[in-house]
Amino acid sequence: MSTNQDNDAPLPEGWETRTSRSTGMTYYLNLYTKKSQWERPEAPADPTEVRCSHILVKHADSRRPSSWREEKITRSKDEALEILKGYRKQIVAKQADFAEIASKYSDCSSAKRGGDLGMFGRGQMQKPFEEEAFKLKVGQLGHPVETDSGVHIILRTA
Ligand SMILES: O=C(N[C@H](Cc1nc2ccccc2[nH]1)C(=O)O)c1cc2ccccc2s1
Repeated sequence: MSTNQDNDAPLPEGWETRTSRSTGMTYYLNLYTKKSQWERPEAPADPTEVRCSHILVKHADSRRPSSWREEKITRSKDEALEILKGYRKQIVAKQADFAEIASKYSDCSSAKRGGDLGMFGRGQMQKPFEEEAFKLKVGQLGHPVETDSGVHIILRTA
C-alpha cells in the first residue's frame, strides 16, 4: 500500500522528526505547540506568536490621520501606496535599511524602534495585518497590506 509519506522530502516549517523510545517508530513534533503526532505533517505548523517590524504610511482616510511625523495627514490612499512601494523597492535593492526607513518615515509610533512591534499572537493586531504577518517566513519582507490605520509593509523578524 503506497502512502503519500515521502520521507525524504523536507518537513514543513515548525515540525521535527522524533523516534519513539519504546517502539522505535517515527513520530512528528510540532515545535510551537509541543504536541506530537504519528502522521507526517503536510503543512507548516502555525507559530503561536511572531515578531514583526513594519513601515506604515497613513493617508487622509486613516482611522487616525495624524502621527509623530505629521499633525494632519492629507495624502490619498493611492499616494500612500506609491510612497510605500518606493520604500519597498529601496529596501529590496539594498539601497536602504528597513529600520532606517521605518525610523525616518513610518507613521506608527513604533518608528522610534525601527518599526519593531515586538512579539504578538493572533487576535492582537488588525486582521489583514495579522494574516500577512503569520504568512511570512522569518526574514521575509511582505507586500503592501491595508488596514484601517493605513498601508503597511511588514518584515517578519522572529
Ligand atoms: O497601533 C499602533 N500604532 C498606531 C498605528 C498602527 N496601526 C497598526 C495596525 C497594525 C499593526 C501596527 C499598527 N500600527 C499609531 O501610532 O497610530 C502601535 C504602535 C506600537 C508600538 C510598539 C509596539 C506595538 C505597537 S502597535
